[in-house]
Amino acid sequence: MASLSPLIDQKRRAAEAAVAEIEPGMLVGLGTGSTAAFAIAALGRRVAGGLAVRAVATSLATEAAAVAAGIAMLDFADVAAVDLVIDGADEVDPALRAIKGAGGALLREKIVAESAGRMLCIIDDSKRVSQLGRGPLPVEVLPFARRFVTDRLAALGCEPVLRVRAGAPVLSDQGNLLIDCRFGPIDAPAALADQLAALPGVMGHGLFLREIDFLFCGGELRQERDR
Ligand SMILES: O=C[C@H](O)[C@H](O)[C@H](O)COP(=O)(O)O
Repeated sequence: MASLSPLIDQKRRAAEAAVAEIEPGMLVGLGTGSTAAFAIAALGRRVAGGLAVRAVATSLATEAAAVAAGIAMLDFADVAAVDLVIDGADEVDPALRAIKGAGGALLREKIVAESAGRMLCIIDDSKRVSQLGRGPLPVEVLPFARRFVTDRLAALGCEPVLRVRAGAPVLSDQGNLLIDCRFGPIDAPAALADQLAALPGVMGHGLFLREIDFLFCGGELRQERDR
């Protein structure tokens, strides 16, 4: 797997560049996934060096990693807003619209992103796409509504596949199912987001169309959203 190492290095450099934006006293949202893990490690080093910040996690896995890194954590249930959130993505298009959720944390990630003054997205080059839909769009579904929602998702034009690991459905941190929807190229992501949000039983979806403010790819700030 030697060919993967440049991308892993890009993740690390993107994460470190984003963590350099954190200022003393900030309340920081910590994303989930392999790229966010580099950010947690980098923030842990800054905290060990004396930086006073507090953070909230977008998943139980991130919470555990952040505590292990020595970062002071708050329960997001007690928090209305964070100063910034640093998180990865599965796909990002030129307008900084993204698909997230391959790690199953999309719902908490979207809530924390919505609460954030700024969202810093950290990726490697492999995540840049000309159009969203190269891979599946994760949808979080209430188990009670599994069959109903699966049929409605198919009617929207995708191939819905229940996420399974070792023969059992993968559950989100909330105990919900994850359905990965292959739409192919998504021509109208905002309309699709509205359709998904209107489906009872859909608890969240991985389209992040307006949350990202800054994109770090590798060690550089590559792009700031036009507002
Ligand atoms: O649910 C998972 C998240 O949306 C991740 O941020 C996303 O899948 C990117 O993860 P990674 O940095 O491991 O590619």
